[in-house]
Amino acid sequence: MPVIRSGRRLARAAGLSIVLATLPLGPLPALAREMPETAAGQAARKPNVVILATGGTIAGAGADAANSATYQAAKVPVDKLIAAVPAIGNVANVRGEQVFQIASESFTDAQLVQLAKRVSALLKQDDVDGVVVTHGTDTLEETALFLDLVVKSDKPIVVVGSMRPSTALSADGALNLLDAVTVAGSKEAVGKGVMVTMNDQIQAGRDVTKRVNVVPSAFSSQWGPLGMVVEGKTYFFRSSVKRHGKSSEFDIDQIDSLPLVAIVYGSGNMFPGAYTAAVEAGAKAIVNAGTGNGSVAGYLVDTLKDLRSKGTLIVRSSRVGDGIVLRNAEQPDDKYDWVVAHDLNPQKAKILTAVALTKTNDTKELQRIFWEY
Ligand SMILES: NC(=O)C[C@H](N)C(=O)O
Repeated sequence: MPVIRSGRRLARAAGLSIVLATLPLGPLPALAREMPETAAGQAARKPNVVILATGGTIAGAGADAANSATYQAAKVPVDKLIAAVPAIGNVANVRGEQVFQIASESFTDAQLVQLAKRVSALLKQDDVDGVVVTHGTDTLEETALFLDLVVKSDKPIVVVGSMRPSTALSADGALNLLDAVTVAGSKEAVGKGVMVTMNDQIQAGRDVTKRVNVVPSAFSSQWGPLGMVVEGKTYFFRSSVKRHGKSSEFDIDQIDSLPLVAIVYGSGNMFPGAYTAAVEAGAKAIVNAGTGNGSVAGYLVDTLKDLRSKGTLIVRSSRVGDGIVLRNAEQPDDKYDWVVAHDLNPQKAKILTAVALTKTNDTKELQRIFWEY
């Protein structure tokens, strides 16, 4: 509309009141947008992002700036986290809720369910555009996958943590949090599934895993990041083809608890009691974090076959972490009625198994779920 454009130039050059008098009625609303914006107008234009804080190192505090590994996690409340990063106010209207204040290694399934229900409820609100979950990094990858599977929304969900407490030299939490809010409020992030912003990168919550225990570049994925956040702008280069969010068949509104799933870590010189004790403790499924291709020691095969025949689900994953575990490679899964975890590492396979078991314990269905999610 050329009239509007010339009107804008005139408005800037000559002052709004003169231009108003010389233009026809049509362009008035466009000119109104050129007037200096009020604070309320600016706030209305920015996305609304809710930050759900759960603790972790991002809320940690150490005694000294040299303490990057010795500190106490889960100390700083959410309002202080937000106040420490004033730039957040430039990208979104944020408000915080303290859901838990724990280190992420202490997360239980009950807390996972509670958190996901809160995320789901918030994203149903018209006045919420995205949610950020601040989280410890140790089990961040499990929570990210869980939310990816069970929150039926396309609005952005970003899980974020830090490797260093805010009191440490080169603390990484402030930028990670700013990036998380930026992604949660960005239109490009809609429909991309749960994301994780660490170390300037945007990772898929499904794929990302913590690979190093002490540096800000701790998180990566064998399939690569989705993109980056640079100077407050999101750049996406790929997206996951796996089912998540709205296209998921799982819905946290229908899930109130998760069945117990155990992981048994593979090595040389194993013993059957590691598996049978898990079942005695109530495990409905065992993820075998097997060696190599998810292999099982010959002297353990009868134990696992026996547990399967009595109803325990056996899922073969690999302690290697990367790669994919194929059906009937290493072990005859069809014959033993076992399931393979595809590309999911043991801790992620545990989450998908627990979620899948809320709907079915049919092994064909479970295997389909492992291919699709
Ligand atoms: N960097 C961290 O957040 C580690 C901490 N143990 C946690 O997961 O809560």
